[in-house]
Amino acid sequence: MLYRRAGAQSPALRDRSVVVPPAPRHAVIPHCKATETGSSKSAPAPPKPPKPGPVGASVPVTVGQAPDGKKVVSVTPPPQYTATPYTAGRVSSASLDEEEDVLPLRNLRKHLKPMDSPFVVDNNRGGGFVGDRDRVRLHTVEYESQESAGAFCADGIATFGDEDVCLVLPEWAIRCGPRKTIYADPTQVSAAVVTCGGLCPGLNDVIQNIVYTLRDYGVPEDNILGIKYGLRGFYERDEKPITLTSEMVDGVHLKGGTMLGTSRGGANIKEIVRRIDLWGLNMVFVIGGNGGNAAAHAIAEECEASGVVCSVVGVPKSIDNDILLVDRCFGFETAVEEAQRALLAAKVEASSAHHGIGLVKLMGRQSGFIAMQASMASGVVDVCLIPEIQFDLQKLNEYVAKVIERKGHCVVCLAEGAGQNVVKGASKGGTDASGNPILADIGPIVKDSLKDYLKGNCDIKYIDPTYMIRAIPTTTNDRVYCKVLGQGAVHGAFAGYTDITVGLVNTHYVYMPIQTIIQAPRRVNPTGRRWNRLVSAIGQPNFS
Ligand SMILES: Nc1ncnc2c1ncn2[C@@H]1O[C@H](COP(=O)(O)OP(=O)(O)O)[C@@H](O)[C@H]1O
Ligand SMILES: O=P(O)(O)OC[C@H]1O[C@](O)(COP(=O)(O)O)[C@@H](O)[C@@H]1O
Repeated sequence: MLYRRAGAQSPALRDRSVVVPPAPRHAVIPHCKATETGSSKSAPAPPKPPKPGPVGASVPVTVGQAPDGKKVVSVTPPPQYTATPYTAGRVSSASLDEEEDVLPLRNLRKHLKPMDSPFVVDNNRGGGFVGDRDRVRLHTVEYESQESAGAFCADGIATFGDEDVCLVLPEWAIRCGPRKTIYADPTQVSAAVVTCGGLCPGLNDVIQNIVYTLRDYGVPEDNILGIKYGLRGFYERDEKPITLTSEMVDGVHLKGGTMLGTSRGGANIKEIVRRIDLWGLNMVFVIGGNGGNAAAHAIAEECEASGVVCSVVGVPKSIDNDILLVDRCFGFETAVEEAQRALLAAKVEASSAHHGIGLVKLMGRQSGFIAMQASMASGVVDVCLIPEIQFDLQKLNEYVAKVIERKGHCVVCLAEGAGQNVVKGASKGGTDASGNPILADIGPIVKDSLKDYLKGNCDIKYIDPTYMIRAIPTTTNDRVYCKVLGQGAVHGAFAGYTDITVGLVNTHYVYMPIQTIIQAPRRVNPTGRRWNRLVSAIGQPNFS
């Protein structure tokens, strides 16, 4: 099902067109500010401590001393609920056959035999299981009115061609994780793992954790295949699949790139499904971006059409962070960390030169998340240019000149897809093997334009760290994230799902139908809070 609707009206507002704030479910307690003891007549009365709740009473605590020597106390409101162990989480009251507002997942269960998970005996090592009907809320914010930031398109904006559309999502997504009932006998499972598209930190981590989790379920070591150099590795004669053993994947997370190799293009879906059938694969894991997930969806469709029972699971990979709904893609955080290092270097170069300009190009073909986030994180950027917002070269030049006049130097961060309006003619056009547009190189164009405008009276250091950023291993948070994604992908396959992808949404791990996330690339919202925060922080004017 394509949860998608053209037009700018927020689905949240459509569904709740007159937004009446719901009655609060819990009493709202005013926040108690630190107050001075010993009131003077003119001083406002200290806020009354709230009525004691069921547990304990409010206790004034001395937190410091005012300049006049008076004690400053803080009154902590008492907890309004009783903490009892083991009662967290609301249990659904919906009956099993009730129609639910959930992102629907395809499954192969009617073709498969259910059995107990091998972890039932020890209750998944004490960690418990995820219920099939455990859900994660997709709409986490209730807006006061249409004017509230973000209310206009609450579920997220996607761009189709030149048109911005609001996504329409149901209330819930199915929770990711291990099930008590599984739909594949681990001893009979044959699985394949493939990586496709551009590199991204974390590919090896995900491969490793898919292998470890399959082994953990009891899948024989010889039954896990690694497909070489992307999807074409399924059927190209010169690159046979390899057997992925635990030993082979040991330590691979410490290296960048992908131990399997990757490629663009060459996704002959019929040939791939022929191999899946021939090799008796019943689980295929595709680690890829919008393209790779589109391929995974096409493989699932073709499996169904040709009667091949195989669970196809995507793991969304995008260094550009351009996957719809997913809080962040694996590798993105690592990329931002590395990208801001380049920006810091640009600052050092620029500020050490007379009329220095540090110009850094970062990846981001159609989504400027890396440039935006790295600019924000670095705290040294004066201008950030992203694909989502067109700019006028003349206005940019004038502004950079002003910054140099004011502070002696300027740092500009440029996403590779920015300014495609100004490079017209410089672009050869066309697409790469996967159908992605080939862009003109905006970096040298901006560099030359600044040089011309400033009549050479500047010292420009142009830094292009793009491939260096992509090639590094994950930093710790991404490493952990990749583990959960790898495990989640395998749990999803054992649960009998197919045509799904796994990701972090609103801070919880969920399964989503692949079709939902591949409708369009996720892009920075130029009127959204994140972009607004950056331009406010760096004082960037509009260059369009
Ligand atoms: N719509 C599609 N249907 C089937 N396969 C696709 C589709 N789009 C891309 N692919 C294939 O998916 C693989 C990865 O796509 P690509 O765009 O290169 O990278 P990414 O997965 O990072 O977006 C390529 O082999 C490509 O041919
Ligand atoms: O030179 P390559 O390997 O085609 O990759 C360049 C592209 O790959 C990316 O890093 C990631 O793109 P994908 O998500 O399509 O793999 C883009 O930012 C960049 O435009």
